[in-house]
Amino acid sequence: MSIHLNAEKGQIAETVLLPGDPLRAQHIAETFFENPVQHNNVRGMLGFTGTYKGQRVSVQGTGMGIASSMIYVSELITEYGCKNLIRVGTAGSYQTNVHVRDIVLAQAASTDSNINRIRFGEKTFAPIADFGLLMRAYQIAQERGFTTHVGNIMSSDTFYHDDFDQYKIWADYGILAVEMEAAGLYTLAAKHGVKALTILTISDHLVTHEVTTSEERQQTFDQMIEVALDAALGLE
Ligand SMILES: O=P(O)(O)O[C@H]1O[C@H](CO)[C@@H](O)[C@H]1O
Ligand SMILES: O=c1cc[nH]c(=O)[nH]1
Repeated sequence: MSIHLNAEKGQIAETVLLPGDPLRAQHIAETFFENPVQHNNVRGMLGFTGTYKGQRVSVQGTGMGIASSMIYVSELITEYGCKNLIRVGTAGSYQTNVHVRDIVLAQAASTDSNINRIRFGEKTFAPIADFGLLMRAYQIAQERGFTTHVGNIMSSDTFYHDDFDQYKIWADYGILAVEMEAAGLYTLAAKHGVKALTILTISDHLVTHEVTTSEERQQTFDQMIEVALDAALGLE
């Protein structure tokens, strides 16, 4: 057990999918896992372990934001020995050619968070995905004909902004979409020498203002889950 997870040692697999929403964790376990067992209920942050195509795999909700998700990612790595961490989240598009329901693979994660100022002072660390996981995920998505974009994303500390147009500066530099966790995940993966990838489905659009419902966010976007699970096959 760790402070925020009440799983026994060994109860969580080396590969863990990480949605922000704990109910998406339950949906993933019930839809994709064989014999899922709930391994966590502390704070309602549900986590499950089962098998997928015969391989052990876990899913753990992380909550919203870098601060919450880094707690779970830290404990998964240091207390449970997790080695392949794949975030599966929703994001808001910054680009007109990145549409609602498209998949985005986050090759890198820019951020407005202070997490890496705390670590590196005025120097700038570039949080990046594991190249092998990224390549596998891209190949799988291509083979299945899923519309997929690969590039730099924004991990923001805030969902609501006083000035919503501030996103345009990031869009001008090619940032594809905004979410709230990947930069923390990639930084911790680098520190601990484990593999990490963030796979996102576009749930809303900052340019066109198109949105999806909360039910759709919780229950759908299964193409992204398939990509994540198949990319992790054979890693353990
Ligand atoms: O759908 P999830 O994984 O929660 O991800 C996105 O959705 C939340 C905001 O609504 C933030 O956590 C953001 O990163
Ligand atoms: O962080 C997020 C997630 C989804 N959509 C957004 O606009 N921001």
